[in-house]
Amino acid sequence: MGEPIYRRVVVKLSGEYFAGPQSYGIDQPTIDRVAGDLIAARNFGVEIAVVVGGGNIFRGVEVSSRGVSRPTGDTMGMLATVMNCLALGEALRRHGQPARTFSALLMPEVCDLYTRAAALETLAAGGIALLAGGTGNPFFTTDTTAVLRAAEIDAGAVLKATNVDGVYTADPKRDPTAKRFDKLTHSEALAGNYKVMDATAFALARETSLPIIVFSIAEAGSIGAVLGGAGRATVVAG
Ligand SMILES: Nc1ncnc2c1ncn2[C@@H]1O[C@H](COP(=O)(O)OP(=O)(O)O)[C@@H](O)[C@H]1O
Ligand SMILES: O=c1ccn([C@@H]2O[C@H](COP(=O)(O)OP(=O)(O)O)[C@@H](O)[C@H]2O)c(=O)[nH]1
Repeated sequence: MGEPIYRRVVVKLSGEYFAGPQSYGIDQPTIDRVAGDLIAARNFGVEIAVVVGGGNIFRGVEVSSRGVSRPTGDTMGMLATVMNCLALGEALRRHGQPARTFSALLMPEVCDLYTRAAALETLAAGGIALLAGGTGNPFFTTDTTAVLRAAEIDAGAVLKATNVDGVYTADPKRDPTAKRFDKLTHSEALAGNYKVMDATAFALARETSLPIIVFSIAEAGSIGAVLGGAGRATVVAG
């Protein structure tokens, strides 16, 4: 591999993917494999901050449909992202990679509070910064968190590592005729209402001129491949 195309990125990992072959919870072999991919990307010379979703444990909207208020359901979702980050942090350290978990919600016995300065310090020291607890506010998503944090820490791009290999004209899991984009602009992504990411995330990325690269995490080594400028992905930029 040559030079990485970005020097600092935020990787958004699908919470749902953390469940592995199960439909719920944390699958250790899956986390170990993702940790290996992140370490390879770090060793490629890229500063890595990670935002993990929580969909493998709780999604606020789903819980609220069962009678819990949306803000409480969203808080449960944010706590789920903390659990995922703790599991990923352990896996990274077990593989010899320094990593520190920061939360947007104050929980001093569990992990540090997120501040831009502390996250940047971890990156400068060669560590991977795990950004847990979403934005700390209900009604947002971890996709929006990833864009927000990327803008805050001057990252070159958001790498959305998910369970599809790019942005399609329609949900490829429902519509087998959907066509995949190699690239599109933020405005086109918003106009198309493509549900691979929420509109708030696309709008903030447009506002802050941040490229979003959407690719499948199921391919081992896909994070490094994208950082090398190769790999199957859709680039949302411009
Ligand atoms: N136009 C589209 N292009 C690609 N994926 C789409 C599209 N519309 C809906 N999806 C769905 O979006 C999902 C990825 O978004 P999301 O559920 O937020 O995943 P994550 O767990 O990575 O946050 C995919 O599983 C895919 O089926
Ligand atoms: O800033 C945030 C980020 C996340 N969440 C909650 O946390 C859940 C898990 O995040 P997300 O759905 O983005 O995870 P993923 O789809 O990546 O698994 C969401 O459903 C929300 O309920 C929230 O309330 N505010």
